[in-house]
Amino acid sequence: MSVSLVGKICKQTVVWYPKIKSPLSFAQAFHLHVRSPSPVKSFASMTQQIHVSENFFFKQLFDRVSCTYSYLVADTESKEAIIIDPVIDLADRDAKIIDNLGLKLKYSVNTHMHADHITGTGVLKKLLPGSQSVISTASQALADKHVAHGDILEFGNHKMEVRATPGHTNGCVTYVCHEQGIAFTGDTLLIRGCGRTDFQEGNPERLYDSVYNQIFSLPDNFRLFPAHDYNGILDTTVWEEKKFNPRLTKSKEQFVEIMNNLNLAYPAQIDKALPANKVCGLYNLPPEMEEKYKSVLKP
Ligand SMILES: N[C@@H](CCC(=O)N[C@@H](CSS)C(=O)NCC(=O)O)C(=O)O
Repeated sequence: MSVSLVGKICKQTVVWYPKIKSPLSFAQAFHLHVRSPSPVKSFASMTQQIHVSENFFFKQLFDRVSCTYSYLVADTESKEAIIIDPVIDLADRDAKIIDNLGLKLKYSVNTHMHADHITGTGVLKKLLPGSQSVISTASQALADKHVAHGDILEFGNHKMEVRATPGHTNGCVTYVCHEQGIAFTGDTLLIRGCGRTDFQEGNPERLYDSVYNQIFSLPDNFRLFPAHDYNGILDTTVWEEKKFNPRLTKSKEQFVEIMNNLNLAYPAQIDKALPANKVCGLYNLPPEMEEKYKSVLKP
């Protein structure tokens, strides 16, 4: 953006600032140009790391088959832990890690009712007795604990806020740890993408509003961790997605048009995943999962 000198008013140098189509004092223009978000300023805010608290533990886990990320967060003082979006096939891996680290699993939570894999939350509560499975009330799925917009999940001294972010499904939520500057966006916001809206209760307008109102409203340097990435990228930031997301940098109308024409193949496991996930991955399991976890799933 260029500013041009237009003259002097009351001995003050006045410049024309095109962004607000009005003459401004040099000081005002300098403030707007240098202090307000410009590419350089935004880049700086993006890289300003929010330091995680010393007693906050974080681990990102990956399932190579469904390209799902699960996240383990814990309070290292009290040892209370939460796992986000575990996958049933890897529930034994996750239970072992939690056990090795000496953590006590409090909640295994879902960001939504997944369509591409079976949740590990049901099996984990059996493998690690004392823990509870969690999903949103709006998902209409069974779990030990149901959460809604504004609820807080506590683990030791740490807190995770529940934000309703419907659009990919009705029950999608994003979990935000404000103190650590991180959010777990599930399938609502993916890295340079977003969750599809062509099945379950998919609705592109709702998804657009959810992203803008609940995720893009977080500080630019908040790190975002999605439930999937198909390109080997681990995380992103609010700033990056506001700037570079090829779908969400468009108007709502253009976004709806894009989403209605993605023409993606249905997830290969959808017919197995949905019935099992409605009951928290505890029942209606495919035979191979019944077999794998028969010792813990026996009534
Ligand atoms: N090929 C995968 C499914 C890929 C897919 O559809 N991913 C979903 C999230 S899991 S329901 C999605 O929303 N993708 C958005 C996109 O733009 O890719 C499989 O067969 O499981």
